[in-house]
Amino acid sequence: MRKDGQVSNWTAPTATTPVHATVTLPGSKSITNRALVVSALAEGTSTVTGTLRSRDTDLMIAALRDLGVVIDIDPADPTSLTVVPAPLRGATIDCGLAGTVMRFVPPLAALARGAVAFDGDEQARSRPLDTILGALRSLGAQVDGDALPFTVTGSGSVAGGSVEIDASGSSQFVSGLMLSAAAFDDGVTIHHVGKPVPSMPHIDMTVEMLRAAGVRVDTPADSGDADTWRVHPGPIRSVDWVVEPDLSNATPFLAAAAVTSGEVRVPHWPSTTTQPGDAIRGILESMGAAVRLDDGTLVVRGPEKLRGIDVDLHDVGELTPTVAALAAVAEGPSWLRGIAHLRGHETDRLAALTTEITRLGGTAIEIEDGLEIRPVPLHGGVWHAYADHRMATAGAILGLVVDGVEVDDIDTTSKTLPGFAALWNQMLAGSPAHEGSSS
Ligand SMILES: O=C(O)C1=C[C@@H](OP(=O)(O)O)[C@@H](O)[C@H](O)C1
Ligand SMILES: C=C(OP(=O)(O)O)C(=O)O
Repeated sequence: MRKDGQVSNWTAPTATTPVHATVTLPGSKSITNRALVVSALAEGTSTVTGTLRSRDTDLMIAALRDLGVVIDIDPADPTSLTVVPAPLRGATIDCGLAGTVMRFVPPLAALARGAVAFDGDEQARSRPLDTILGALRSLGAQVDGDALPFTVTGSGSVAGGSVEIDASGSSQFVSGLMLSAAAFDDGVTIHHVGKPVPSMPHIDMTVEMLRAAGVRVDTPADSGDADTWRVHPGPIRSVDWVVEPDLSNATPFLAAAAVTSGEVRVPHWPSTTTQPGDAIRGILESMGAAVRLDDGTLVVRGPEKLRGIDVDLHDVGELTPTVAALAAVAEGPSWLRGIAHLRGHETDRLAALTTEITRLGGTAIEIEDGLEIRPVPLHGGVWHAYADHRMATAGAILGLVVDGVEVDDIDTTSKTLPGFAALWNQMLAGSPAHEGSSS
């Protein structure tokens, strides 16, 4: 961002030699924002360490504080938080462009006493919300509006019960309802009807974290009821949460090894995780990279030439911009499928990727549920980010191997990874790159 507030283009650095680096990533957005919501409803004080501090998570902290929750930030370590629940009150919530704030906070707000007004970025007003707001209404909450801006007026309790929803547009409708449901009088039983729910690992993450807080949850696997999740009413225990590194944010750095025949190492890679970013291992292998977990460090070595891929990303849609960038410089065509719901992400990611790859001379077309990408030599040009952090990082990946790529708004990466450009430069300098340090 320039001093006059205007956004200036960022010239993506090219890699003149294969990238060799170790990159340490900050905490997961999805785990951080779940830990904060669950802690806000707990019986006592919780702590969250390894917290991601970024626009999306700071908006969540601000939202919960506005609702009355006390959140202390350790001055010596801003990633260490203490969360002290309190009676929830009326508030004004800024969702920014954060799906986790606009979908996870309304059910919590329904438990407040008073009116809670929600708004967000202009672009956030077109993100789908009617499903979860309609569900909340049918569970006994007073909700005015079907999209941002809207208001939830709470009376201190929510009846809860059973609700049927079509969650094919976003797993966050299911996660959002589940995260606060133990505090509803009757809990919640969610039955999904419609096309398959995307991003199932994120629902697994919700279930796992609720269970860690002592909440009783029945999944379709437990009950045998397909597409049905039940959260029983009951107390939520305090937890000392330790947040894993954000594996989706690791993917552009791993991609740097893949496109330059280099080697990138990401330490603290969890041996088991519900984060969808873990799926990058199999994807990179299918494209020809050598991938190994070496004592908790993920090591990716890029091949001489990447192969195209035919892959269903329905469960891991977050990875699409990274995989699309890889596909655009691979050998042979790629098909990225199962991701129609990405049209409702930060921007319409299928349209954005198609437009931007084409702008650089590539061949990308939208298919009904995804993208078809046929690599041809690319040329420089301005890559538009559309306020989407993952579009911005996809432009950075391409810039490594295509001269003259400029990303129009690299600072939009602060949604989940502030300091991305510095971290990227450090990676290219070959030194161990750590989040938060300046270039
Ligand atoms: O619950 C979460 O933390 C998320 C769920 C997914 O949303 P969708 O199911 O809408 O894709 C994912 O894409 C998003 O980045 C984070
Ligand atoms: C879809 C994403 O974010 P959100 O949580 O805003 O939905 C994302 O981070 O890729």
